[in-house]
Amino acid sequence: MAQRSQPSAPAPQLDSDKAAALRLTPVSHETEARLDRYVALLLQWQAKTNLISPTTLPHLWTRHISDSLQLLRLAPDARIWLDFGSGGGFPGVVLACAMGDVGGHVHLVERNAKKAAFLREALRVTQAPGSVHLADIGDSVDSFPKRVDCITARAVASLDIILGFAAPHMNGSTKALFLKGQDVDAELTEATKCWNISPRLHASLTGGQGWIVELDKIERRDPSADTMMAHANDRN
Ligand SMILES: C[S@@+](CC[C@H](N)C(=O)[O-])C[C@H]1O[C@@H](n2cnc3c(N)ncnc32)[C@H](O)[C@@H]1O
Repeated sequence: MAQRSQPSAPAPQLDSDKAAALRLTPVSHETEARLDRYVALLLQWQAKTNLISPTTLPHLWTRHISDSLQLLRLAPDARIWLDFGSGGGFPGVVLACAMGDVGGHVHLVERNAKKAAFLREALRVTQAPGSVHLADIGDSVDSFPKRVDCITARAVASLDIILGFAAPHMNGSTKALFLKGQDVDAELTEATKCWNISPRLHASLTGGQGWIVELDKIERRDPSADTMMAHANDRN
């Protein structure tokens, strides 16, 4: 028998999930209105394009929107944001909805043309301040903003790879906030083989096994320094 796709999440459950999300990560009425328009569009597109895992739909507000909004409290003064691999808009479009209150701007980088089209439509219907770059994160550095206050990425690549993407955009005051899952310790161990970083880890407000990795500096390790250290240890 042919498989049939199920209709999207029932509205009553989304209502209670929205209330829980806004208790966790409160926003202004204006931002809430932008988020409502974004959610309506996402549910419409989700029927034909897989923007988020269908199993997470009943918890869209807590699982995805609060997860994105919680970054604001870690970078309250950030106005220019750069979000790598925005996909269906997390955290980038959600942050753009919030930036509408304070005159900020979010740059969304996405290499999948269909998702980039969705992101453009999301910015249009919400009137949230942002730009979509249909690009590979690693290839299109020139089209990105010259000054970035905060770099974000969620579920895009392992930490060592994300650090390589972010490093060229870090200046003295840029912050990086990467949303990670339960493997964060293993990813940090792997990443510190190639990068000098001093991460601060924040447990996700949305519970589960999520973590936010906060970084103020990302520097590639000097492999020759490691070799010199190894030789020094050999001599001791
Ligand atoms: C698993 S999805 C996550 C999307 C979103 N950040 C979220 O948390 O829901 C990863 C997204 O990153 C995009 N992506 C992965 N590598 C990329 C790259 N090198 N350049 C641009 N986009 C990339 C993919 O096309 C995909 O849309």
